[in-house]
Amino acid sequence: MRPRVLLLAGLEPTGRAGLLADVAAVRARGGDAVAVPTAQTAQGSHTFAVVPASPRMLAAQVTAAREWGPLHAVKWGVVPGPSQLSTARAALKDADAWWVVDPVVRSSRGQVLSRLTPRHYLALAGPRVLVTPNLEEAAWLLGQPALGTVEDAQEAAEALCQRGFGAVLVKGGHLPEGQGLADVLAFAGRTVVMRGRRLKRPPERRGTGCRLASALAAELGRGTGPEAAVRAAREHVTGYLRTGRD
Ligand SMILES: Cc1ncc(COP(=O)(O)O)c(N)n1
Repeated sequence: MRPRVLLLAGLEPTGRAGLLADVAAVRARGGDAVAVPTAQTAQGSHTFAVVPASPRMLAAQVTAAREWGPLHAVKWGVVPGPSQLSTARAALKDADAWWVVDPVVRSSRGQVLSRLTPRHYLALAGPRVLVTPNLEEAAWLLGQPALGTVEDAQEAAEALCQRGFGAVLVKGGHLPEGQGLADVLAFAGRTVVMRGRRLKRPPERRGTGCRLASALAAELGRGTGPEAAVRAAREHVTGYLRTGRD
């Protein structure tokens, strides 16, 4: 089965991150991508700009895509503000799909991409919603101080499940040296710690969070369970970090 995956994300024209990275990951996982830009961005070495998408166009693009067939999964990347969020949500009403929510409000260089607050993300919670915060985003969502250990990540993942997410993947890529590297998946009352080796990341290989969430959406859309979907998506990102290709 070829999953049809809606990608709601910011357009970054070089494809290092954002919508074009998402499309590459979904196609590499054997899915069909429906790419709807929530914002236009420019992210160079000295240049930075974000312009939110018109909510009317966003609604029309999601509605038009649904007229051609079902969506099996939706990946939420950058959503620049509350009006894009509520419009996309309304256009997805009654869609029978997993949602993968990447709560990305800043680029890895610290530039602000979104005005959404934890309250907006917590309002997206539901039994078929998998949220993929890194350690900093998990602390931000929960209103907690910084998380520094695998145990902190486990507690945060469980706490976010308590808030109504069907599954939570706390990405431990930024754990301090010495803590090793571990992602923590909590779902259905279980918590799974997935350890890994830290890979050197060439600076141009960005968008790992985008690719992880998009590969995950493709897998969930095909009917793979959360744990196997996360393992496949982690392998996808490892391959990307090693080779620079999806
Ligand atoms: C449009 C868009 N989406 C997501 C990211 C995060 O990616 P990164 O963490 O590599 O900066 C980004 N920089 N731009």
